[in-house]
Amino acid sequence: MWRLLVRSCSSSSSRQHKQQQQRLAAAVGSRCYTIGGTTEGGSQKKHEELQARLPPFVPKPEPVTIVHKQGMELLHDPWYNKGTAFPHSERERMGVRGLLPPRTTTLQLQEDRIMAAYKHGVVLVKPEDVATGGVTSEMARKWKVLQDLQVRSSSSSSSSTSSSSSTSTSNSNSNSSTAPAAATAAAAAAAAPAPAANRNETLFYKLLLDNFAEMAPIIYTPTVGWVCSNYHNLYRRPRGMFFSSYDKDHMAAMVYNWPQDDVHAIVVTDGSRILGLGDLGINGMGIPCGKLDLYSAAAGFHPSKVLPCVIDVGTNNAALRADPLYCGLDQPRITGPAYYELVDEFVNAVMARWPNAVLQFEDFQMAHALTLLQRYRDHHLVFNDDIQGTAAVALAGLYGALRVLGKPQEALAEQRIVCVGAGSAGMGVVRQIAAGMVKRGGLTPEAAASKFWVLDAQGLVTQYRPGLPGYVSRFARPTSCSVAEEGDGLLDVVRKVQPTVLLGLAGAGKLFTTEVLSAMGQHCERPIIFPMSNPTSKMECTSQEAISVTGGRCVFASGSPQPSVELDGKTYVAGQANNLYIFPGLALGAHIGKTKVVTDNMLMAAAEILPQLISDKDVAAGLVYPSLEDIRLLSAEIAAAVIKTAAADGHVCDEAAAAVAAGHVQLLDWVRGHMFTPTYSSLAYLPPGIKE
Ligand SMILES: NC(=O)c1ccc[n+]([C@@H]2O[C@H](COP(=O)([O-])OP(=O)(O)OC[C@H]3O[C@@H](n4cnc5c(N)ncnc54)[C@H](O)[C@@H]3O)[C@@H](O)[C@H]2O)c1
Ligand SMILES: O=C(O)C[C@H](O)C(=O)O
Ligand SMILES: [Mg+2]
Repeated sequence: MWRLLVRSCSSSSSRQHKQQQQRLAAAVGSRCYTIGGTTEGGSQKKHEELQARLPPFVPKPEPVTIVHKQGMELLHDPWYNKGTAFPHSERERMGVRGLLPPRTTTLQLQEDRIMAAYKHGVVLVKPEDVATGGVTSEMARKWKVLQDLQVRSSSSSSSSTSSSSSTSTSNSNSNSSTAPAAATAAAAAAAAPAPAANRNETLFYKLLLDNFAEMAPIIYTPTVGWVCSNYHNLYRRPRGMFFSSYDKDHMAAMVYNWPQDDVHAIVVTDGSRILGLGDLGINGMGIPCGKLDLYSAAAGFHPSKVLPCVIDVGTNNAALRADPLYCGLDQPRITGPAYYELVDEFVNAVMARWPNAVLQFEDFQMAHALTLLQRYRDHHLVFNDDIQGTAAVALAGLYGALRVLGKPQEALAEQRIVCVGAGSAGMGVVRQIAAGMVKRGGLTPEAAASKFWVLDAQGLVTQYRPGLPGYVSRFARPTSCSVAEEGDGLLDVVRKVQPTVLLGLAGAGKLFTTEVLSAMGQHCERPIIFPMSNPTSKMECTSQEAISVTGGRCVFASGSPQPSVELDGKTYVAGQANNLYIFPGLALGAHIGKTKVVTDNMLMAAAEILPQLISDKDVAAGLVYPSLEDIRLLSAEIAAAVIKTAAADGHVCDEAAAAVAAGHVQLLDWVRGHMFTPTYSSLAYLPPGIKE
């Protein structure tokens, strides 16, 4: 029941005023009371009658809690924190705008989320998760154990080691062993965040660094795909910054709600193409988080100086939007100029506050990915990992495969390459390999383009295809080509073209069928087969399928990790053709070299150095990439190669130029000197008011 109090400011008895009063009274019905003057013919008596009709005043002060903290400090106070239930006006007042997902929920919905976990176990991996992500209950359990350790740095401290002094590890799952039971136990643990005392980032990164090959699949691909699909159920506390169309015209100010003045790396997604899982909206936040965990573990970016971001422009995923636990905006995706205005505002806001940060674009759908890259790459330290990081890792993998086959890099120009997938990743890869053919194999750009057959969802792409974008048309087969025709399916193309290399970047699952693999093995003694789509369930084939169908003759690497294969008493290893090899070192080189832009030459340098780092033993075993156990060394070498190339092009700061001039060993030392190492240092207490 509400009341509208209309203050009448004159005692005019004019007809106009009377009509106005009548209209108003009719509009609000019996809830209208007139005070503050006398109505027409009004009297003290009428006023008293009116007063008598009013219910008695009951003192009922609205409860207000006085808080002496704002921003991240408030969110980390378990007593005052309301999480996503902070209404928007209060987010503004309390300095937490952008530190929470945009959709405001209620205490009841928060309770429902916890009750669902309490009763059914949200961490339990459902059969459909295994189908869509290739993630098992055991992987989810391990993810939970590591999650319990990690706390997103919100401190503005610039200390070089973690501020935590706790050495205790998570105990929530330590005695869980079998998969389903363990997942249920993990679900129960997920009902509440681990106590702060159990959180220890130094320990988290030490574990990750010491066990990188074992744990990368848990904090990154493929488990991160499952985390994104279930982000709305798993959500407990925010990590990173959330920008949305609701924040238009506020971004430049709200970046100051992030308490770290010195950010070195930002990874941003708009959630529109998360791995091969499609549009996951704000749930895509898991990807920037996973990528930045790798920035810290693999390249030594300090964990308090990295910032995961999501730009929520809505989602076209109707099921997610309808889910009451979904934390993003309930609207279809914004497109067109309004979309670019929002992303421009984001880029300007973060680059104004943190001008030295590398900005990595991740998992944007093709419709926007290339346009955004071209829009910013000459102005800021920006790269698109899916287009450029993937391109570099694919070329590196082919050079690695040539090493396995005992051939020089020049032999790249002799390959016939079929690439399935003509999106941001596929076309970036094709373009980079063609550049390698020109640089190492001495081909003209046109001759290099003639070495490729590109397929998309409509089959082989030829010049017949109307409306081809420029980045595809260069690699579309000429219409005079009689070998394979427009729209041909993969099996036909493989049979007709007899490629030596088969790349999968379609995100559409099992496209490398037994027939396709067997055709690859028939015409080619050692076919190179890279199913690069992610996560595991979207890969074009498994290691088992490729190696067994080709009788162990193929040179294999896949986007998501795959097990070794036993065949006729011999073990065949599987490499991981994933941009994780490239982006940490590339970003480190760009950041510490202060290169201002990320050039094609820098990417080529990363692609060329990686295969040189494979040990002879690993080459003999058939591996096309170096061991992930040495990831810090690999990232340092990539950073050094990137800096050297940028220096030759005149793009580095004086300090980096001096390190380059000093020689490779000194440069490597200089690079390593910038890496965070997870160790404890002595803590000193300074009482408030005492300056350092
Ligand atoms: N291994 C890595 O490092 C790495 C890096 C980036 C992307 N990827 C993976 O590559 C995949 C594609 O990513 P993207 O950014 O290029 O996506 P995208 O949406 O931009 O492009 C997908 C392309 O695949 C084509 N396609 C879809 N279904 C097909 C089918 N049945 N047959 C043939 N072509 C088909 C589409 O027409 C499109 O050209 C994803 O699974 C992603 O996870 C892997
Ligand atoms: O995230 C990955 O594992 C690689 C790549 O960026 C992808 O989008 O699949
Ligand atoms: Mg990606």
